[in-house]
Amino acid sequence: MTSHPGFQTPAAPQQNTRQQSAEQTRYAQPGLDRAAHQPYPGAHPTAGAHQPGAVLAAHALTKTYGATVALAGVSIAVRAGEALAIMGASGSGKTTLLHSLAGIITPDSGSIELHGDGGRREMTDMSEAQRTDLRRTEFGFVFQEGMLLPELTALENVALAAMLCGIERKRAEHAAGEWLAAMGLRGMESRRIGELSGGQAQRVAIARAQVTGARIVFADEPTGALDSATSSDVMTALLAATSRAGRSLVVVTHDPEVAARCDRTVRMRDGRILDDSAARA
Ligand SMILES: Nc1ncnc2c1ncn2[C@@H]1O[C@H](COP(=O)(O)OP(=O)(O)OP(=O)(O)O)[C@@H](O)[C@H]1O
Repeated sequence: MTSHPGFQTPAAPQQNTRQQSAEQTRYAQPGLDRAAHQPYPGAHPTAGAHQPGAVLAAHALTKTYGATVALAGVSIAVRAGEALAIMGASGSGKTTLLHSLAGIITPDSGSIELHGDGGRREMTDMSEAQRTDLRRTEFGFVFQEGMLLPELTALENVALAAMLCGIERKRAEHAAGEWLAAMGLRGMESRRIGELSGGQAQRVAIARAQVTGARIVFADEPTGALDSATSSDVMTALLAATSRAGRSLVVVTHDPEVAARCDRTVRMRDGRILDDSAARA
């Protein structure tokens, strides 16, 4: 059911071929091209634009705030279907990099190429309106606090994202209901966000990030406020909705267990990429 190019509902569960736990199977998003999920084959730590298979390729990004250098020349390619963790000490530039890749902020210099059906598009050349449109239709976001609207129900929060993409209310609500069910939240559709646990609210946020058919999901400390069992559950849901379904996930985290669940980890220090696990693969 697609009148909007990016609009999707989750497919029905099917047998999962990977070694996955019962929780992972519970959140599986089958019907989508799991074959598209490939481990990153290897890249230089400063690998930038023109990477084959890259959905997003940043080259030589810099960003300063007054005397603070947040990004000191970062190049990185995000491949289709990979789960990429960004780690590093507080202040090392993780969120600045995530926000740059997601078009939330514009770097001072450098390029960010978005690859897709529309060919190659340079994000740093886009107008604010174009980047807003991109964030709404092609990207999804999951943040630590969920950033959900407390006065709306779970269903309304997810449906709203689809409606902002131009989907008519009934279809948006139908898709929202399916995504909430896929996230294990059937029966909780009409609860307001305050009536959900932290882990349940994060799963609403994941459903919201996916209802528009986002091909790249950006998550900033999505498990930061959760205990370790709930954190693991939310990561399972997040991976099932993204990289395990052929979409890309870029996640900023301090939690080594979250990073260990991803395909690849880059470590930052002082606005630079210090280490890229793909380079050691
Ligand atoms: N809007 C801003 N104004 C001024 N300085 C900023 C701004 N945003 C980030 N910085 C500074 O840029 C540097 C990198 O910040 P960033 O938030 O990217 O780090 P981080 O690695 O995500 O940190 P944390 O793990 O604490 O969230 C820090 O020194 C920070 O204080």
